[in-house]
Parts: sequence; structure tokens; C-alpha cells
Amino acid sequence: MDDAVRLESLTKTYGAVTVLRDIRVSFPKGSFTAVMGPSGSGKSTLLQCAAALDRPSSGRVIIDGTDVAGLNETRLTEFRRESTGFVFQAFNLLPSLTAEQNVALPVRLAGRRPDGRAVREALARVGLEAKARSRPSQLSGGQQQRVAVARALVTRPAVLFADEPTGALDLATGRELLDVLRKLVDDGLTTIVMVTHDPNVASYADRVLFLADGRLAGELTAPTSEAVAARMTGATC
Ligand SMILES: Nc1ncnc2c1ncn2[C@@H]1O[C@H](COP(=O)(O)OP(=O)(O)OP(=O)(O)O)[C@@H](O)[C@H]1O
Repeated sequence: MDDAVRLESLTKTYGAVTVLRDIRVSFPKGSFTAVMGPSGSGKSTLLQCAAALDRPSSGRVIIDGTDVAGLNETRLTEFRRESTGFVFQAFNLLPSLTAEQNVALPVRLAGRRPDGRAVREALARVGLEAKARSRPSQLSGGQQQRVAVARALVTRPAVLFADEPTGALDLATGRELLDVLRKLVDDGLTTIVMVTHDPNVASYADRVLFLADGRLAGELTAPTSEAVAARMTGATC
């Protein structure tokens, strides 16, 4: 099984509105993919379905070899906790907990005792081992988002989903976060699927998928920001 995630003929409708149409795509293990497209093209919906946070109307979502449709709600929650990580634009840290307590939270929620070494390792991966005892209010926005990445990583998920992870950060801080994400993939730690509007952000990925009106409208491999920008303003997107 070489795919971290595979979407097979995925369709999503809300009432009479079709938001995703027959999406067929694989995210190989160890790859970094950016998903782009105009506002309303279905990027976030695709990410939510691929992460098993939302159920497709038809088609299959296979994460790390498991068809998630076969899991009941309890197993699905456990599976998501173990096999996926999610980073949003908002950092969503608990303000009363330290960085290391925030990172340990998914393990606690799974009913296990957090392994201090795994927590410190996750913080070291994002360059924040020295801030383990700091609370979110004592950290910059970029540092808070790196804690959120460490929290998403602590269970060693097969895939990390990110929805506009640099959306709330300034340019330099956003680049630091993207360097961290790029290195996680280069070091073979996880697979990343990231939604973004920004060609510069997309250029950190190995591949860019373009969505238009709920359909896959093409892809670019080894993307440069110029090539992505040209594609975004071109006829197909
Ligand atoms: N819960 C819902 N109920 C009804 N329609 C929805 C729902 N969620 C999303 N949609 C619709 O699905 C379409 C795709 O939304 P989605 O958020 O996936 O797009 P997006 O490409 O991520 O957009 P943006 O870049 O603006 O975030 C939109 O037309 C949206 O209005």
C-alpha cells in the first residue's frame, strides 16, 4: 500500500448542489500536495472528505489502506486520531495549557498516557523544544502554529492535512512554517495535503492539484510559484 490517501470517484452534494464531482486522485506516501482553485471550487470540502471529517455522497476514501466507509462513528474517531493530523488557519490551541500539554492532548483524548519523549520529539521537529513550558499567549503566531503542527504529528499520522496553514501568518513567518512542513516530508515523517490560495505557498509542494467547479482540472509537478500563478490566471482555472 503506497498511497497515504486515495479518493475513488468521490462526489459530494449538499441538497441539489454538487460540490465535488467524480474526484479520482492518489496521495502517495511521503508526498506533499497543494490543492488550489477559485473560491467555492470545493477545496475545503475535498480536504474534509479526504480527512474523513465529512462523509462523501458517493465514492470511496481510503486512508492508509483503510476504507473509512467501513468504520462506525466510534472507530472512525479513533482511526482519525491515530492516522490523520489536521492543521487549520486558526491555531486552535487551548490557552490554559502549555505547549507540551497542547501537543499531548490528542494522546490524552485517546485515553492514553502521553509519552513525554514523543511530545518533546514532536516539539523538536518544529524547532520549539525550548518553548515546551510556554503558554500560547507567550508565543508568537508562527510559534503557535508550529505547536499546532507538533500536536498534529504526535500520533505519527500517515497523513497531515492543512487548510490554509499560513493564512494567519506574515510572509516571513509563513515561510518558516512551510520550511518545517517541507522538512517533515523530506525526512519521511508524513504525507501532507494542503489547501492554499497562494502560489508561493503551493510552490513548497511536490505537486499542485487544481480544482474548478468541483472537478479536478489538472495538476503541476515540481511547481514554481510563477508556473502556479500562470496556471491560476490561465483559461483552465
Ligand atoms: N455545509 C454546506 N452546505 C451547503 N453548501 C456548502 C456547505 N459547505 C460548502 N458548501 C458549498 O460548497 C462549495 C464549495 O465550498 P468549499 O468551502 O469547499 O470551497 P473552497 O474552494 O474551499 O472555497 P474558499 O476558497 O472560499 O474557502 C461552495 O459553493 C459552498 O457554498
